[in-house]
Amino acid sequence: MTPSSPPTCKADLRRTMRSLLKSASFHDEPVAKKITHWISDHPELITIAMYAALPGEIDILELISPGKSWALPRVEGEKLVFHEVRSPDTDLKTGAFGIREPLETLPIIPADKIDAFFCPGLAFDARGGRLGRGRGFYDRLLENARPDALKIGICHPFQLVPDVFAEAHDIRMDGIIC
Ligand SMILES: Nc1nc2c(c(=O)[nH]1)N(C=O)[C@@H](CNc1ccc(C(=O)N[C@@H](CCC(=O)O)C(=O)O)cc1)CN2
Ligand SMILES: Nc1ncnc2c1ncn2[C@@H]1O[C@H](COP(=O)(O)OP(=O)(O)OP(=O)(O)O)[C@@H](O)[C@H]1O
Repeated sequence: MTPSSPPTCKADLRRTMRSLLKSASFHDEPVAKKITHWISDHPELITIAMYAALPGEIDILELISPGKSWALPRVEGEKLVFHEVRSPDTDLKTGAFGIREPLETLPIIPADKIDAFFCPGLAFDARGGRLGRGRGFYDRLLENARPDALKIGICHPFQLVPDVFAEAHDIRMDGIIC
């Protein structure tokens, strides 16, 4: 395959997106603003799962503010465990994969208490397909989400691609904000 031909499988697309994300700097503000509006349009959502951005991902921690319950994941073996975070500056420390994670002592929020999940990803498609980093953490997590919980992919516009080659085990997003 030449570097310019379109990706034909998950592994190709992961490679392409990883190198695109490394090659440039991007502006998070436009997407962060859209998320803020989305949150105010959904006052019924009280408990919201966030993530602490890896390089290239949209940084959404600044959206944490009083009035909602904000859940952040900690990698525990093959699973993600969510804890309540009020103040990212004091409640997080660098953990697995160099990602900032909540302190273990913070209250645990069970997955079925979460009303909406903001999901990071390398790429998404218009059918709600999500390409993650290939460890299956979010698929295993979202299997245990409440059926009515909203799953929202967060990405830069260029990460919305025609096809992420979703497989049967891949849990689809209900929406994508980019
Ligand atoms: N911000 C954020 N938090 C997240 C995820 C994520 O994608 N983004 N995850 C989503 O599941 C989980 C962590 N999964 C990850 C899986 C692989 C790598 C990673 O750095 N992989 C290397 C490859 C080498 C390796 O496997 O260690 C790489 O990408 O270069 C990082 C996170 C939980 N928290
Ligand atoms: N629900 C599940 N239960 C057990 N294993 C799973 C499940 N979902 C995915 N896996 C396994 O995890 C591995 C990675 O899956 P996949 O490529 O879909 O990950 P991903 O969604 O890109 O990663 P991540 O969620 O960590 O960002 C695959 O080997 C897959 O078989």
